[in-house]
Order: sequence, then structure tokens, then C-alpha cells
Amino acid sequence: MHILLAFASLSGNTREVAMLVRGRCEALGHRVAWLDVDAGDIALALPADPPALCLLGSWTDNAGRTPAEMKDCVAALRDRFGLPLPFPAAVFGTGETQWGEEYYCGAARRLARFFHSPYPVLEIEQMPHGAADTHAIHHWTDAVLATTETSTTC
Ligand SMILES: Cc1cc2nc3c(=O)[nH]c(=O)nc-3n(C[C@H](O)[C@H](O)[C@H](O)COP(=O)(O)O)c2cc1C
Repeated sequence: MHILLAFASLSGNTREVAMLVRGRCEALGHRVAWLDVDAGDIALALPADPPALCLLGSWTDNAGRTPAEMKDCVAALRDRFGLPLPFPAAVFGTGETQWGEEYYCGAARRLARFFHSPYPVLEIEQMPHGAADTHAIHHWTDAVLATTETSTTC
């Protein structure tokens, strides 16, 4: 499958998760377009053709909010492909429970709601630590890919 992986990362935690997700997708033979939304003009970096699947990753800003750069990415996706998106979106995020359960990974939860994501949200506390987090990331990626492949083939 052709997959778009777009992420926002202020200090590197979400980028680390994104790298593990990309590695897993590529190991399973998928083509991943990598989009760091902080790196420049998002509209220019978006692929012209719709991908089979979009993976969105974000850190969470103050009190459960979506960072501005990720909001720009959402607007660019809307402008390029229309809403609802003609492909599914799966969302992962990093956050810190010290902000309170209601705000923990709030951006990832908001994005999943906004795009009516049919997948569970992957939530990682700060950066991925050790085998348990790596396993959770691989398990989530595998489940998203398997569900998408099942729903796009007959
Ligand atoms: C100003 C600020 C506000 C934050 N607010 C929240 C929050 O409401 N909920 C949360 O889960 N994490 C919050 N965090 C924590 C970050 O989302 C978390 O450290 C994340 O892993 C950072 O990811 P990054 O390294 O990819 O930028 C906040 C961090 C900062 C700097």
C-alpha cells in the first residue's frame, strides 16, 4: 500500500514513534511518504494522489490541544483531498499523564474524532521506552495495516 505518514513533533518524542511505525510498515512491504509537518510547506510536500491510508502522529499542546502545525496539516489534507478524506486515517500521539487524564494525548484523540478514525488511537507516554512500547507500536501498526488491507480488497 501507499501510506502517508504525517507527524508533528516539538522535541522528538513523536518523531521516534513515527520512525518505529514507518520501519514496521516498510518491513511489511509498504511504501511510506514521510511528512514532518514542521519542516516546511505542507501543501507542497503532500502527495498528488490519495494514499491508501494516512497515519497521523502528534504531540499534545496545552490542555489537550492540537499543535498549530498539525492543524495546518489537517487544513492542507482537506484542501487537497476533501472531507471526508477518501482514505482512512489512523492516529498516534505522545503526551504526559501529568497533564491529567482528560488532557492526556488530547491532540491524538481530537484528530481521531475529527477524521472519524475507525482505528484505536495509539497513545505513548513521552518517548517510547523499552520493549513494551516497541511491542505496542508494532502491534498497533500491524492491526491498522491488516484492517486497512481487509477493507480495501475483496
Ligand atoms: C506547553 C506544553 C503543553 C503540554 N500539554 C500537554 C497536554 O495537555 N497533554 C499531554 O498529554 N501532554 C502535554 N504536553 C506534553 C507533550 O505532549 C509530550 O511531552 C510529548 O511527548 C512531546 O512530544 P514531542 O517530543 O514529539 O514534541 C505538553 C507539553 C508542552 C511543552
